[in-house]
Amino acid sequence: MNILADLAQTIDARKGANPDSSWTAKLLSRGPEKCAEKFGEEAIEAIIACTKGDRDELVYECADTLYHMLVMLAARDVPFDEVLAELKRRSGISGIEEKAAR
Ligand SMILES: N=c1c2ncn([C@@H]3O[C@H](COP(=O)(O)OP(=O)(O)OP(=O)(O)O)[C@@H](O)[C@H]3O)c2ncn1[C@@H]1O[C@H](COP(=O)(O)O)[C@@H](O)[C@H]1O
Repeated sequence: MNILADLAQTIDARKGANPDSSWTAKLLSRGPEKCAEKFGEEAIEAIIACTKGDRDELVYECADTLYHMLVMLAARDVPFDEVLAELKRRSGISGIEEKAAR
């Protein structure tokens, strides 16, 4: 999990950096909608890899998807810690139980 938290920090530090030298800064400069679009594209590529049963491609595309998810969160100034806190809140609550309680 540390690698994701470290990556989120790196991405935050790229806010306002030069888009010519940072892919993250380039994405962020294009706005949250573009960041969301890129996240969606990468997620679809992961879905395709899973459907094809291409294990190596699935790993690669999931890494791309996680990176672009963090960029999307940064684009809306949502700290990654908030996502982790939400996951923590859910831990120990069965998805089946949660759905039944709705
Ligand atoms: N994890 C990543 C990471 N994963 C993917 N990418 C980039 O995301 C881009 C994905 O682009 P696409 O596949 O969409 O290719 P494209 O050429 O844009 O394609 P089109 O959609 O434009 O046709 C590539 O340029 C990848 O290099 C990443 N860029 C950066 N990181 C991390 O972010 C850190 C900071 O990077 P910079 O902001 O570039 O300094 C790096 O040290 C890495 O740890």
